[in-house]
Amino acid sequence: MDQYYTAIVSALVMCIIWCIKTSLNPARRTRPLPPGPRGLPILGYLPFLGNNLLHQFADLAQRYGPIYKLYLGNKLCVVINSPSLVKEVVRDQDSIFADRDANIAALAATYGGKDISFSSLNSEWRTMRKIFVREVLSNKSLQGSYNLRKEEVRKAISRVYKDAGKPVHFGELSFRTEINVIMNLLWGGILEGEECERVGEEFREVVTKIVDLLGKPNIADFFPVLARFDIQGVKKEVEGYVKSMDRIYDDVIARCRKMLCGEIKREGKKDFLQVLLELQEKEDPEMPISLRQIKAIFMDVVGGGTDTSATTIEWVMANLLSNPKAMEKVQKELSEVVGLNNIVEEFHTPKLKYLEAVLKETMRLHPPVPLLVPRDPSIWECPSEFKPERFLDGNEKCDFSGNNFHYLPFGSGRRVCVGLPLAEKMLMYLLASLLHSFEWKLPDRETVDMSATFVIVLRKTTPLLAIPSPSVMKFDGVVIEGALFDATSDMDVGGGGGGGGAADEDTAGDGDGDGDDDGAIICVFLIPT
Ligand code: HEM
Repeated sequence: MDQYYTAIVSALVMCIIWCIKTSLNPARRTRPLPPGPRGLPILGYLPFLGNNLLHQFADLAQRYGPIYKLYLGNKLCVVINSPSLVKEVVRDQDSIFADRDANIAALAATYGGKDISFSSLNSEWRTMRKIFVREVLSNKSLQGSYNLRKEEVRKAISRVYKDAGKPVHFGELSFRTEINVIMNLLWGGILEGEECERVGEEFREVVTKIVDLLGKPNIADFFPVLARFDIQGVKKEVEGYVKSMDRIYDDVIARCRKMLCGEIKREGKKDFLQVLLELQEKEDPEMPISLRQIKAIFMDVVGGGTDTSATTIEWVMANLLSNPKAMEKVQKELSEVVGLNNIVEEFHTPKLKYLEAVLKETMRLHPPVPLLVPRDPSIWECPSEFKPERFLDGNEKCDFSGNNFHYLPFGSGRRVCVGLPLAEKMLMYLLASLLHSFEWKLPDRETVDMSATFVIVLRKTTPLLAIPSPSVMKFDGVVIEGALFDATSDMDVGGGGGGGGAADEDTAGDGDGDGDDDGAIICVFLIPT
């Protein structure tokens, strides 16, 4: 915190002349703006921002209405908080608002915004999004990669089984599973066994730190004139982490190039890196792609696809462990849909309507990327209560696609989360498997702490630990507790095997297109002045 205040004081001294000049700018004075809190000269509302931004913005919405402004240093920030305004921004005027104003940490983490997430709305962004959807996230690609997800989920179950009775750290377990799936999608079996585990662990440490830094208030973002001084050292720190990820990418890319040269024969479907390197070598003017872009996309997928999903799984389990009735209903549904004699397969998950409602309700109360604070009593009945039923009985259509402007866990419009189809599959599959294979309880005398810390992801402040005991299963009338958890076994008692079952909608698009009772839908746009 000291560092933060030192930075504010430095900002004061260094910006004074420049800010006076800016505030005398007639364009700024005459621009029609919505109401909002006044804040201090030069610093604006910055000194009043607390740790719980979401609740603070929600309180301001109650005072200033559906659209208000605040100055954060030199940045004008406009907050909107009604479904009709959200629609106007993410749908009707999408082409204007879909651009990004990436902060310094984000630019440092993505080779200068060369990725998909923090790229400006330009042809490079469109190309990368198109390639990613086509090669990784189309229905066909997702069905083709089912075996890979199955293998990683079974490894996770097997790991938990081996340590049954000991507390499981949900965040760690889910991150490990997600990162293994993602590494396999990106570069196939280039990293295997212990090496793959070691790299996965390195990614977990580094991604967590980068995500923290992306959400850290950095004075240089609010006073761009200070950017070159990097007073809080945020840029330097991010660059250090990027370097360690870069080493891994360079190594994997070199090995993949070797394979492409034909020194090592590869069979089967091409992985994503292979496709990208081939495109790069072809120098296709329709799909130009540079090495920096390839690494930047990896950053998006490794960063954007792991922490978000792991956090979501942790919140789902936290909600279920605090709501025994909901847990009972989930278990009952799993035994009806999957059966006690079977293993969960991905084709079961579309039939798990109650579990899906639990996931949706968790993402409403604890949106991993909080674009909204969904505690508006005019939209949600008893907004702070955990009630999965609100997503059943005719409300199933309130889906993740961003078409309901009061429910946007994956965003909306042309920048809607590109990883949504994969995220949805993995979340449902891993959750169903963990809940079907084990009964979970909290360690003795512990309760679930539901407090949240907002970085760029809404994390659980205290990691969730829970103790598994294997569910007893029968196969052909014989109790086979444990046998099903051996990931190395080929046993597939679930029927259906690796096909992936139900066809899903292609929701990805391709580039076109804690319990307080307060809040509203919040979208924040930072407008440089
Ligand atoms: C629980 C899991 C996830 C959540 C809650 C989530 C949420 C989000 C949100 C809210 C956005 C911003 C949308 C907007 O600006 O309107 C986003 C963008 C993005 N997500 Fe996800 N995401 C998840 C998983 C994933 C996965 C698994 C991947 C990759 C495999 C991924 C890759 C991306 C990318 C690349 C973008 C940038 C899209 C663009 O700007 O065009 N996400 N995500």
